[in-house]
Amino acid sequence: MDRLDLSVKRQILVSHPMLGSKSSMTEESTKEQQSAGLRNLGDSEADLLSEFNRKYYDKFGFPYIICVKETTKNKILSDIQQRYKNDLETEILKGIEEVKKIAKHRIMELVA
Ligand SMILES: NC(=O)NC1NC(=O)NC1=O
Repeated sequence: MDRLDLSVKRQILVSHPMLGSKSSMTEESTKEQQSAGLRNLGDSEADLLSEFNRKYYDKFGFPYIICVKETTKNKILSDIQQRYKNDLETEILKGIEEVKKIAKHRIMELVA
């Protein structure tokens, strides 16, 4: 994955679901987001996440991606605000690192 062009890396990120979204997503994503408490946030947390999800998407053209199995709800709410300040290339590379972690956890789950 590391050897792919930046434009292909960007395409990989585009296909990911928004964090905390109520819309439909894969069974794996639903379970991962549920386990991090992202499917039932308090009102102010949900507002903050949706505000930054939207700002992040508007700035970069793909959703904010983080491996929820390696963090906590509170860290996500602060991380999205920090990462929003980054430039496009930094976020493409960061997003790909998070996709690799998500894939690693999904593979571990399959072989466990
Ligand atoms: N947008 C985003 O980070 N999505 C995800 N992260 C994760 O660990 N599972 C997902 O579906």
